[in-house]
Amino acid sequence: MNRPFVFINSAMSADGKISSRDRRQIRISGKEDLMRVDELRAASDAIMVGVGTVLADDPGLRVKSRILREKRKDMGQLKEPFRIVADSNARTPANAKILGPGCMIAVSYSAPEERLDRLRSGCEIIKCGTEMVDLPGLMEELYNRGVRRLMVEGGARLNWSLIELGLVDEIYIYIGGLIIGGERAPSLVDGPGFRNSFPRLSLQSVQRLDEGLLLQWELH
Ligand SMILES: NC(=O)c1ccc[n+]([C@@H]2O[C@H](COP(=O)([O-])OP(=O)(O)OC[C@H]3O[C@@H](n4cnc5c(N)ncnc54)[C@H](O)[C@@H]3O)[C@@H](O)[C@H]2O)c1
Ligand SMILES: Nc1nc(=O)c(N)c(NC[C@H](O)[C@H](O)[C@H](O)COP(=O)(O)O)[nH]1
Repeated sequence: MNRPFVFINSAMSADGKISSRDRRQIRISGKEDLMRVDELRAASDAIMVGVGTVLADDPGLRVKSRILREKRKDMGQLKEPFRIVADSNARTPANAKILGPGCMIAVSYSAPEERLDRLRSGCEIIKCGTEMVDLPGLMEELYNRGVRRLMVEGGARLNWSLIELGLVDEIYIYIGGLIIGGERAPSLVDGPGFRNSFPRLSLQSVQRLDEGLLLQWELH
């Protein structure tokens, strides 16, 4: 199967949480880390999140720095990275910031048509999977549309599915100097969890950034 190179970028607290017990977005990254995230976006063909992240954070997912946008153009990439939501039941709100030219919402065939109609003017709809988005199928579709480097910005359940399916090549984890706590607060990877065999990572780099640490891991 052809698929893009896939990497996850996430910020977590010192205790491994990516947001609070009520799924509220917490500023974990400092300025330097946010600039690094913008650089990773600018170097990607597409950026993907799960709909849980859209509902909790309403991210825009655009390249923020004008200099980076211009650098992309100089390198022949005329468009900004695609913005993609994995959204099995089409729950993305019609006023979500992610919508607009370059946005694709991946839904399953069971997504209600009336919800799709509300979204159609703001994005392209890709249907794959019966109940949930078929992620391997989506990867192939994105590859066919020219996506070679896909950045995933969470959340916890999408990270789980992609890792469980063996679709992730690299993970950047920024560990910030705070503790969030809470059994129910999302962690870097949620879902049911692995039982017997656990994906192994090899450490590629370690860097001190702001008041925290950036780790770059490769998956085997
Ligand atoms: N700190 C960070 O770097 C960071 C980054 C992103 C999100 N977050 C936080 O993560 C939380 C959201 O995470 P989450 O786990 O609730 O939602 P999520 O963003 O992982 O989205 C999950 C949803 O994606 C959809 N989906 C479609 N196909 C899927 C598939 N095959 N497998 C899994 N999901 C699929 C489903 O509708 C599912 O409900 C929010 O609280 C947000 O603030 C933090
Ligand atoms: N890198 C990072 N550091 C954080 O401290 C934090 N809370 C997030 N959270 C990820 C989340 O989904 C954000 O909402 C999008 O990164 C916002 O994207 P925009 O700025 O709207 O483009 N991400």
